Amino acid sequence: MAHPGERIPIASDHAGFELKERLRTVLSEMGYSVDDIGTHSTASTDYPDYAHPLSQQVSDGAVQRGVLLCGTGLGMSYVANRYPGVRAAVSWSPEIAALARKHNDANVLVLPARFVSDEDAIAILRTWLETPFEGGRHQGRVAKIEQTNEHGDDTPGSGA
Ligand SMILES: O=C[C@H](O)[C@H](O)[C@H](O)COP(=O)(O)O
Repeated sequence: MAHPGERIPIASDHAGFELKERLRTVLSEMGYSVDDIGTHSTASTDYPDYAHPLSQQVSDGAVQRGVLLCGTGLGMSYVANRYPGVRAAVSWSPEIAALARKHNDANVLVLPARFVSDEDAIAILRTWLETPFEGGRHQGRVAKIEQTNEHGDDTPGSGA
């Protein structure tokens, strides 16, 4: 699963900034070409400003996958999962990250920076990068995520 030279965008808000800096180095050392979308300091900022551009790249197919960080991981995941084709998984352990790949084919890793140690975050990142999607029974389930509802509308609940 590791693709040396693959471009991987990474982005955080202020809460994830310091961990992002650490993971940027880890990714570079692993041979990835890291695209740092920001933020670039611990000054307070708004997570959607960073989640939107990264998620757009994954949704467009410009990149295969990306990494987001904020305090809980929740705000970043809310934004990312609004984009077609984006499956963003908040992961707080290597086991969750492995299942997010094996069962859900997660293409965005979201880290809750205020709730994981640097060492755990590195282990989570490595697991997510290196674990393949299992396919099989999970293939159809993942495909159903993007399915339209009975109203022919792709926004679940709308039109009801
Ligand atoms: O989901 C949102 C994130 O956890 C943010 O990182 C968090 O809300 C930032 O909080 P604060 O502005 O209090 O640093």
